[in-house]
Amino acid sequence: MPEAAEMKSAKSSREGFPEGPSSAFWTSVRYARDPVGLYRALTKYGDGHTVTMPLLLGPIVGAISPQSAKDILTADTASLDIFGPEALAMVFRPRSLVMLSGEQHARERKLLMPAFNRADAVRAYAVTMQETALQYASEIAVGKPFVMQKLAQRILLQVVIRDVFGVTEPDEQAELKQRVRELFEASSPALIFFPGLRHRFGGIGPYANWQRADARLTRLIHDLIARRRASPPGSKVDVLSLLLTARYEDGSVPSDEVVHDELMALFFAGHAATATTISWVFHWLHRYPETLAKLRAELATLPQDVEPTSYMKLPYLEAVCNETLRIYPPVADLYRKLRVPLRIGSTMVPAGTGVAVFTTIIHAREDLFPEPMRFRPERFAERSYTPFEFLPYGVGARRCIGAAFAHQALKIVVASILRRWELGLETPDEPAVRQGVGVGPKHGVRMRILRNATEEQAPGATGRSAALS
Ligand code: HEM
Repeated sequence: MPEAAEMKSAKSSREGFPEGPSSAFWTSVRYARDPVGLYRALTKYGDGHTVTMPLLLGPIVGAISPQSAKDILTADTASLDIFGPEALAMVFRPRSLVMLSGEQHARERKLLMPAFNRADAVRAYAVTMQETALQYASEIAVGKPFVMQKLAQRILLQVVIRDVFGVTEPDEQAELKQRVRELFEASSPALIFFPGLRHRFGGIGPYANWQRADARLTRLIHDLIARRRASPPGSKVDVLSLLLTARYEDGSVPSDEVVHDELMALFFAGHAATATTISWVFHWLHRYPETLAKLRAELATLPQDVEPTSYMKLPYLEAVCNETLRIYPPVADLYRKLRVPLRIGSTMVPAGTGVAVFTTIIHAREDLFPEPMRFRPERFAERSYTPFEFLPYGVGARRCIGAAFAHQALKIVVASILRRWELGLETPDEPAVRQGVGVGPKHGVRMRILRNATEEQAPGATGRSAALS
């Protein structure tokens, strides 16, 4: 195996790197347009540990086996940097844990963790999730087509505004949603992936628009933080309130800037991935009626007025959510940059190289998941998987901090809707396509409510499905 220095000089020619497609240009185009097709193509390079994905940014050595995933995800955190900070900077702020590494990153995680683990907080979040799912789904007229992904996005946005920001007053919620929407609309993929385009052009270009939207949302969040700090500490359990009372290990208090940056990270890291997964769950369940029937039978074992946290204990619901996260993990791959050389599988990868864990490829390995494109939740009952074989939320120091929150939302939203309504699928074929930085269903999963399964009209069934179509 060549020494690190030799490998470094070979970097641009890819000499010494594992096999992979030859054209950086076409691989980059395919990555942007058809990531799932690209992952399938990469699998042909081997039953080995790693494969090289040539990109315009330089080659990425990617893990396609659980062992190499382990090599990357359990490497000393001091040896790994975040990948592509210039691109991430459009979405995540500099003091948020997403942008930090090493000691600083660990310090921020410790500060945030209790807001997701406290039992009273978890129960409060569960109630919001159920109430919001039922309220928003009941606004859809029976018989009218709607897009499940849009419904799930509305539900998750409201859940995050209540559970993460702790905003309960409707006017304030509406303003926050408006500001967030403006920022989303101003964040074009071109600006994210090509930092060179970020010019103000006298205040009229897309970047200037983005800066204005960003400044408006930042002001609103700082205002929220100031008012929350000024109000007496009460019994409120939401991520912001818990963060304001949290302390670092040395007893110091997180600044307003840190709180702002963390809130933005939690907001942008999570709700789209969760909403996408919910829409896939509905797609798969309605493609495979026997799976749906089995899940309905399991849900029927619980009384109608059950506490929403009870859904967390249902094994088939757990298997359905896991199988959904397996086939198209919404965070399709995980990236790092090496500060020092690292052995990944049988490859010694030099410092400065980008490395990746291709979750989608690992989740489609025949040896782990026979007939990988078949939706079969039963596989999770038949055997157990190590954290490096099934890793939709990542593993190790950077594992998704919102994983429990997201998994709870998946189960509660799916179970609450299924117990109240019977639905039908409008578009049986739903190719997985690039959506932002993740992968999602091309048509957003078009469905129709067939009837109210409890036979009583849900409150406020007024037919506002146009907003979701
Ligand atoms: C189904 C839904 C979700 C999936 C599949 C998912 C997946 C992931 C994955 C794979 C990572 C690890 C990234 C890496 O190793 O580079 C991650 C990180 C993260 N996720 Fe999630 N996520 C979901 C929902 C959420 C939610 C709801 C939140 C917040 C409320 C959230 C907040 C975060 C944050 C802040 C990080 C960065 C952690 C760090 O760098 O230490 N995620 N997520």
